[in-house]
Amino acid sequence: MTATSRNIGSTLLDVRNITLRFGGVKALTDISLAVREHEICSIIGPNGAGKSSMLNVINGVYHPQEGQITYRGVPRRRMKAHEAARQGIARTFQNIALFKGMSVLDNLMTGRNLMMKTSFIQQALRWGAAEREELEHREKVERIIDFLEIQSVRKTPVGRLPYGLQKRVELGRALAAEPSLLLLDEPMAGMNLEEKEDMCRFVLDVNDEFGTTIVLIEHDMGVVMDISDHVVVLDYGKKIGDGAPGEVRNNPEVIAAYLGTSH
Ligand SMILES: Nc1ncnc2c1ncn2[C@@H]1O[C@H](COP(=O)(O)OP(=O)(O)OP(=O)(O)O)[C@@H](O)[C@H]1O
Repeated sequence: MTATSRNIGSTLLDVRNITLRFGGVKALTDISLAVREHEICSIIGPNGAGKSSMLNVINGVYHPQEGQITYRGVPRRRMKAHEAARQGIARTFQNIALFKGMSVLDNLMTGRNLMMKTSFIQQALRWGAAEREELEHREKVERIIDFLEIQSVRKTPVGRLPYGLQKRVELGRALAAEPSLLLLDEPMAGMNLEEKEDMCRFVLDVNDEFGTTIVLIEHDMGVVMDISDHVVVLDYGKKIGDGAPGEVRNNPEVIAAYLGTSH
């Protein structure tokens, strides 16, 4: 399916001239990029290129010293990570960040926390409104369990699942927040071929069925070239490539960075 046939829309996220420093280290230097509604955008680059820092800027964990982020046409002021979640930005992490002793179902329910309207006390006592609300959240979560084909492990503590399934549950928890922009930090890292293929399929299905815009960091070039509409390449905190997968693959500066001949 081509990008055009999938109705890629107008700019959802505009990153403009972002510079991020940690003391003397410049993690990002003057980075601009635009992510359009409904696209799958991959951020690639060698280790230490600034990929995770970029995701952390997008979801409000890091605050750049220079530049501007505009989301849904609204320029952002200094924002906290939980505000990003309220705006519809969810993410997964490079190292799985789930509650290992809790069941799959309970982990997915934590993804709905931001949407809970009743108070903690009401929920603890299961008063009318809280009970109704819990049922609604349960239904949404059950739909995600079906979608990700994890029915058979819904009651299993996450820590007992194989790695690939844990990554899938983490995707599920992010989806439970019904994000419009989903940030995935190396969703296929450490997976075997079969697990990678499954994860690719789920990423494509999420994008297709829920219309979710996806920005992901990935090292596997085969995966990146297969599933992305748009690829951004970082190297030493600078952007050295930006375009369709075919264009980026043939960019001499990108080839040099990957072969280690540019520095
Ligand atoms: N919290 C931090 N404090 C200090 N330096 C940091 C911090 N986060 C990132 N950096 C530095 O910023 C640069 C970019 O790091 P970042 O983790 O964003 O790269 P990356 O492309 O995600 O790397 P990898 O592929 O290895 O995960 C590195 O030099 C890193 O040491």
